[in-house]
Amino acid sequence: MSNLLRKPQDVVKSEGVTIVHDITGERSNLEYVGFKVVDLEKGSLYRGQLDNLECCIVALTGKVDINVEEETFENLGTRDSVFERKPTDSVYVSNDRSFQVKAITGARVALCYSPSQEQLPTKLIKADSIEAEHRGKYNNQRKVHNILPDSDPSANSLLVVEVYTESGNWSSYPPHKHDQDNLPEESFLEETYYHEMDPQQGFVFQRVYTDDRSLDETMTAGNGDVVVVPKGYHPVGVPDGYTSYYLNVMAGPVRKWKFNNDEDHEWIVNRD
Ligand SMILES: O=C(O)C[C@@H](O)[C@H](O)C(=O)CO
Repeated sequence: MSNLLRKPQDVVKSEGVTIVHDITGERSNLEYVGFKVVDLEKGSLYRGQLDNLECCIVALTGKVDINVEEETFENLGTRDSVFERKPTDSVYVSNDRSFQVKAITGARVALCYSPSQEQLPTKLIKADSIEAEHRGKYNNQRKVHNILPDSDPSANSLLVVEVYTESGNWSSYPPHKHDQDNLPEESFLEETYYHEMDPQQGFVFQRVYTDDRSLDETMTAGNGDVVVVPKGYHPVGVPDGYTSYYLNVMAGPVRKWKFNNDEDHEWIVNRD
């Protein structure tokens, strides 16, 4: 299996707490992005200590209370399934802080990490502050929730976004890349994709490739899989009959999302 495609690990950490994915440190092969998915049974507690990392906690499904040292944010989370297609609540936590996530109902949270030195305020990102953005046309349509975009200065490195792609459509398309630390032309951002499908037996195809094709892998991602994108173009194709959801985490040396499309496919965006 590709090293870029990560299947759910489902490691029980403590009573009621299951680590579905842990793509951090040596497990990630990435320098700037770390990612975890944690399942919590009702009443269970996950504790995190951030040293030189910042973290965006996304309440993917279910209801949680999140405590960050002296602050507590109660009753976060807006949906039982990501396919309710509505934004959810998140909390940004800066480096050198500790946090706790307590499950009020059964819940799944995403923990999105990046290295960070300069401490910033903790920030509650409420669902109702996120406007759905519609992108693309024809079979290239998708709906985007910008959770932590580069226009929001709340984080040092992290960018977080969730994307819905309906049946038979393509997203992260035409293929684009952001793997050169060469602003203003392009930024270097590593990226992870956490995928879900509706219905769950669905799948998507994701290709990760560079111009010189020294990296060129096409993967079949299933419900709950993560695809790691260290560099290169990374389009996603969704088969007929299935809806795709993914959560992207991006980070790099400069917190700017400046991408370039694959020139061969640039015409896709220029259609009338
Ligand atoms: O617009 C999309 O299709 C989503 C992508 O931009 C996705 O968030 C990504 O690839 C970011 O680099």
